[in-house]
Amino acid sequence: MRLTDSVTEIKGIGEKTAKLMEKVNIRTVGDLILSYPRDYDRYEPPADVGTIKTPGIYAVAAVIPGRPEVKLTARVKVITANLKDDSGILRAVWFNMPYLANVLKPGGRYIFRGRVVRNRYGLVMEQPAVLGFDEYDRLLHTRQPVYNLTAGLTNKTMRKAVYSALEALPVQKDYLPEWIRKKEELSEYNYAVRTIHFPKNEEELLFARKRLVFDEFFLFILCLRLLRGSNEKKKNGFPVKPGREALKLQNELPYDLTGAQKETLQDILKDMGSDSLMSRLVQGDVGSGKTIVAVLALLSVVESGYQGAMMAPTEVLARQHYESVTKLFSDHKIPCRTVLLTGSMTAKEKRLVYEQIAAHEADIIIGTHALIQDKVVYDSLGLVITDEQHRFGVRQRELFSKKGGEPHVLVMSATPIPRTLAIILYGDLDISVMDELPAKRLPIKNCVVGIEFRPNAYKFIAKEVASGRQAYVICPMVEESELMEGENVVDYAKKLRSQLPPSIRVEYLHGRMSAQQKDAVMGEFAENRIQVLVSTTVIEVGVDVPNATVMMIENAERFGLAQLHQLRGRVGRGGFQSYCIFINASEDSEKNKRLEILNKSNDGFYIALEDLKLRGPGDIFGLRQSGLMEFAIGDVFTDADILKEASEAADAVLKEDGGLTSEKYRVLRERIDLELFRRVDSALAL
Ligand SMILES: Nc1ncnc2c1ncn2[C@@H]1O[C@H](COP(=O)(O)OP(=O)(O)OP(=O)(O)O)[C@@H](O)[C@H]1O
Repeated sequence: MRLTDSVTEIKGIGEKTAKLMEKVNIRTVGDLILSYPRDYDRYEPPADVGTIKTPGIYAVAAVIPGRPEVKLTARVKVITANLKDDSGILRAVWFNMPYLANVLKPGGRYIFRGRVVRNRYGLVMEQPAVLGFDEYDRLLHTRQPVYNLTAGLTNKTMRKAVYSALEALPVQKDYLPEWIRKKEELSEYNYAVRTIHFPKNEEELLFARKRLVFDEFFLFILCLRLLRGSNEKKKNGFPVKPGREALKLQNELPYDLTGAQKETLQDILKDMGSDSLMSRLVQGDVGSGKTIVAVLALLSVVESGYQGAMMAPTEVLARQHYESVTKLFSDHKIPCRTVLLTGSMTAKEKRLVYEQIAAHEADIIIGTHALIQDKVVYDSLGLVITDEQHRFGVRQRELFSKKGGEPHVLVMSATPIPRTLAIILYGDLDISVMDELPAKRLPIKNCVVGIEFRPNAYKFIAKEVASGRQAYVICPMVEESELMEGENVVDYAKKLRSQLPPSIRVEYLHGRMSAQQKDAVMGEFAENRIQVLVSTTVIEVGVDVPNATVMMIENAERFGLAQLHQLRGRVGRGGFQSYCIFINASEDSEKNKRLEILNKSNDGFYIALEDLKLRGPGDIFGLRQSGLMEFAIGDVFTDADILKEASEAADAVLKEDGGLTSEKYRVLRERIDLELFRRVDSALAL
């Protein structure tokens, strides 16, 4: 078996399972092996039902007294049953597992193991695994991997598949130079991969993990340095002068740019006017006003006779940018032709835009990844603005070069990370930091409360809406089932409608809606035709509706602090006093402590540092900082030390052999090429 083989080569994996795996981005045996567990389950002896008083993961040995109840809702099949032992009864619920109705025999005794949550029925065990007594005995006290799943793909299937694949794969050559392994005290590669999936104990797990985290950072940094090498001193084919219209617009804005905005704009214009191409990162906290800086830069590019493109991570954002930019230009009578290009547009609409772009009848092109598809041919693209998730835009520049010349690249990031780490992670870019919020902003008022506060929160939302404002309510995605994500938000919106005055329009937004549906809802919310928006975290990045003043986050304890900070950043963007209500549904005081950090501060850099202190390097499976660079296993915050070591090691290797061309580094070079291919490929696949 080879890493590049399809997963169907693995014993027991058929087409159907392969399709499901594809949904979690697993196509080859290599993908599967590199899908590290996101957590580990420890199997404890079953608890007495009567002793379960708080949410958490439990196993119980219980009887099903009667026939399980099967209910069909519009989208899911729900099975409920009572789990009974001598000490009490616990309700269990399964979604979309119809065959269980036949497995669970009335009067049968099993072990049920799963997450107990508190909902409107009280404590309920959700989606428990049903196990035989012998089976459970074998698992007792072991650590079992928990994988990322999708509806229909069970953890058991994943575990078995990984196990079979590891058995069948030949030993791989370790690409990490021996001296680095010795110096950093890292384990051997094959051992590390096997152990990360099936650790015997905590100590082994940590040892294996360190090696894999190191690898991930080391390879990433080497890629960056090698790219940087090829980007350096590239001749500027698009010299840009500060534009008159751009200056006029800046002067006519209803506000003054902050000092940080001005400095950043100067950095950008200086770069684009210099002899070499720009590769710059703008790092600015939520709401620091990155968009207007981007627009002013684009305008100068257009005035110098070129085109500019702005690539947003989602369709909703692309449309939002497009609408605000066109409005801005028409309000200020700026003759700049702006077009929108997204994947969900019809073929006919797209074709028209392609023609406009090719004929240079479009000056600024705003869109999603559709902007770099083969069919798009630019006349003279001078600047590409992209966000940090697509930072390999620097690499994608090469794709543009085939289309008529390499553009300047500006990467926008709202992730606050300490400068020392930024220099390592963004080593291929020059950095401008926007660490200043517009002056007239009122700081957001925060509170962390329990679920009993909900009625008050709803009253508060009603009051704010009565005075003309709007609100967001965020529900977390429900793990393990994509289907339920929508369901949850839909149910919540229904419930909220019944609790708020009928004059308030409540709508919802979730990831499974089509781009058109999402756009329609966002558009109506932006125009205040919807007052309360119930949403999953699809709303997280960049949405800008300054009239919204309340952000209420349900199950705030389930989110990472950086993500909560981003969510909170959706309010407090206009001149009105804004509020953020964090609902903590857990009874865990540690979680309260984390949320208190947000309660105390609105400063992203401070929050990131405090979060790091509180979690400490031991807390490896804590909540990950979402959206940050998408490392599979490493966490740039908690693994900051490993990151620094990896950076030093990468420097040392490159000092010895700048192009990694010697025989000694052949295996490493092959691995790097694969990595470069993978990253660019996945950035393009979005
Ligand atoms: N100097 C300024 N003074 C007052 N308001 C400003 C200033 N600069 C930008 N704004 C306004 O602040 C709001 C937030 O700006 P913007 O959307 O650019 O934030 P951002 O930095 O992109 O944040 P996020 O990362 O959260 O999307 C916008 O409504 C914008 O019009």
